[in-house]
Amino acid sequence: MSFETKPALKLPVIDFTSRDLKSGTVEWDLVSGDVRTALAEYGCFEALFDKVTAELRKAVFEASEDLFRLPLETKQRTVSEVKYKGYVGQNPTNPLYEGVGIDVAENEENVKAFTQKLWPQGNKNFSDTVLSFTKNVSELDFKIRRMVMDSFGINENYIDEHLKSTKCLMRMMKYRGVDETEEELGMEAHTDRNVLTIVCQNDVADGGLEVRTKDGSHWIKANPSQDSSFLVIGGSILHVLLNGRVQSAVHRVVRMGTETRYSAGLFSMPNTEDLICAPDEMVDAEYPRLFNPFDFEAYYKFTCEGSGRRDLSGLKTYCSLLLK
Ligand SMILES: O=C(O)CCC(=O)C(=O)O
Ligand SMILES: [Fe+2]
Repeated sequence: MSFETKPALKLPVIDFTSRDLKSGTVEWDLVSGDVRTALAEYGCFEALFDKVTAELRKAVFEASEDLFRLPLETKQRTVSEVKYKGYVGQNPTNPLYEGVGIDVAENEENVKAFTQKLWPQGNKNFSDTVLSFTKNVSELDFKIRRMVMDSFGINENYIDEHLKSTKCLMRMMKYRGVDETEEELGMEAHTDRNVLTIVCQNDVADGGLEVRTKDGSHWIKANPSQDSSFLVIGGSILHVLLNGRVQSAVHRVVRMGTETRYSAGLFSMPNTEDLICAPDEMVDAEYPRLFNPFDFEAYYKFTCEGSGRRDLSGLKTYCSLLLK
């Protein structure tokens, strides 16, 4: 496997810091254009966003440390049949990784119920930290999705309905360090199967998230600044909704050095029984419809079966109109 990266390549950086961007303003249109170009060219960008303060970030990584320090039997109380929810770890093919997914993390009751499974006596600090992170990052997630859809001329009512039809999965992840001086994979190359992913990582010196260029020739090291930046990654559902006009970036996590890497992210996911389908504005003679409408949970289940389906080839096999 090649680990070749080209240090000179950089992801686009878009600044959302202290900006009250309002739809219909010139500034909104400019930033929306940047979001669209970044997602079309890289399927990913770095977002500067200060609503999640340095203290909140620190609290999230401390909460992660508390969680992953719990005995394995305790963490396993949250294991779910649905792979994106609950505890995942101890996988021999992915030995450096442990993670938990908190489903519908915008909902206080859900977060409290999840917390209770780990700490039956309660852990207010943990649940408050998760809720606060989700609330703030989801503001950025909504803004980015509204911007990119708006930039393609999608009707505002459709955008409102779309935003109402999704939920937030909050994920905390831990990758242990490695002794060797060689790089190792913390998470294999994949594309995300949700709508949009927004992640941040703790301050580790070596290794981290890498994003593959559109032509597949290079890996770009995502080197987000520690205090206020997030990586925004387009998922396969956004790729489908925008009829292939934005990329779903292939990415992986590389580990080097003995430090433990923690990351935390918000994954917006469909929460609807309606079929996933690009709106009419995205389909014309130049851009014919690429995918058959499909049910999200059924697609997700399909990509979990067998191996190698976590990339866009899984999506294409599942519902491409061009292969048939
Ligand atoms: O740990 C990270 O930064 C990214 C994790 C990731 O790509 C995923 O969970 O899909
Ligand atoms: Fe991912």
